[in-house]
Amino acid sequence: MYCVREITEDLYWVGGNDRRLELFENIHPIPKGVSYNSYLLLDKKTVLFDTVDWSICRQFLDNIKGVLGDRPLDYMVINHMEPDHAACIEEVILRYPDVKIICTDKAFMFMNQFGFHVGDRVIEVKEGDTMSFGKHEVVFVSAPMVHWPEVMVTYDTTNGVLFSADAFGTFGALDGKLFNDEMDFDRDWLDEARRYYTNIVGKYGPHVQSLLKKASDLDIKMICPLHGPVWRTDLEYFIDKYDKWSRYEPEEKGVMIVYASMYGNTEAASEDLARRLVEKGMTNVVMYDVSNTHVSYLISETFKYSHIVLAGVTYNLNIYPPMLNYLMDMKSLNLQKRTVAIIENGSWAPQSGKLMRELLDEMKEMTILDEEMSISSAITEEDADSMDDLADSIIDSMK
Ligand SMILES: Cc1cc2nc3c(=O)[nH]c(=O)nc-3n(C[C@H](O)[C@H](O)[C@H](O)COP(=O)(O)O)c2cc1C
Repeated sequence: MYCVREITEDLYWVGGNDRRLELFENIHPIPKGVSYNSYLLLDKKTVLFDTVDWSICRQFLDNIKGVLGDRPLDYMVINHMEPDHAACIEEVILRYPDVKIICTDKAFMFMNQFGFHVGDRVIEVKEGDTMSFGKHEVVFVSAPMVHWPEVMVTYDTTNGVLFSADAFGTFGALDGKLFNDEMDFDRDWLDEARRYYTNIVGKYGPHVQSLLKKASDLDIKMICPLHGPVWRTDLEYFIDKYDKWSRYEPEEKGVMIVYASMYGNTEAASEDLARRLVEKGMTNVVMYDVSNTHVSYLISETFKYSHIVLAGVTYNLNIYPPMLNYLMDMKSLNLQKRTVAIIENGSWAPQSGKLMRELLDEMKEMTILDEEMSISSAITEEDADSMDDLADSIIDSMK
């Protein structure tokens, strides 16, 4: 049984949802599932835009058949070769052996590397190439490293639809709703969209910026990404989020406190700081225990807030391992432009403050506040002034 949605005249969503997968890329938890989007255009020629993950291949093939009926499939545009989108290429070829594949030279190279047997049906395209399918004419726009190097996006000049590959994607299954105006995106989807962007594409901010620049020359009326909702209203809202995230600009003035604590003393110090911040008027404070929050959530929140407090114990003369993992992830995702305050803890040779500072120094445009707390095992009444000074210096740095 097929299950599709009509997007606009001649264009259908033929993707599907996976609510069984626990870890996206075998790393990131996806408690709300994920959608794999594929689109089918019925013009004089029939054109499929990308395929889907292997897990939903059967539904996908039913969907294609349901929309095509007895028509052949003439073209398959492969914007992105990552297996969660490209896995079903060979299955499509098996059913529609005359199909031609349109993709970049690098995508073709990846097809060979992944062992796909695509024969001589590939038409290589590059930046600015166009192709007409009848009524619809498309232009191909390269988008290298908007996740992978082979990526392109395809813009339909006839109806203003942008097939944006992983750009503008989000985690989350679609629950029957496909369009952004069928849901409360800000309430129900934004956090997962941010978590998707920051963890999956976050490292490549400059590349996203260059795609946004190219996109600003196009009259985009609809965005069809490979995951999550299709955008047909309020496009500026989401483009603005992407612009902020890819420039590493925080979305909100606020303080995110991330603490690493075994016995609760560093946690107590963090609670004390949070209380002082709120009492001094900074109420936009969130706290996370680094040991029980998956790092993908920490990264997402770090992209959101302007100020970060790292409060961590010393562990075998090093940074506590989950805190180290978070900091390494932050660094590898190219996070920058944040103000950071440090609280260290140790019972005999506290080191975590110095080591966290060294790691932060390796990141770009990070402001580390001079005011730093060093706790010997637990805070006492004597630490009240220092804690207050730390809260003051965080608030001062927000002005
Ligand atoms: C395995 C282990 C290794 C530790 N290594 C150090 C260390 O190298 N230097 C130090 O000063 N304290 C070290 N500590 C002590 C803790 O950092 C210290 O007791 C801290 O106050 C605990 O804070 P918490 O109550 O927030 O867990 C270690 C503790 C454990 C369990």
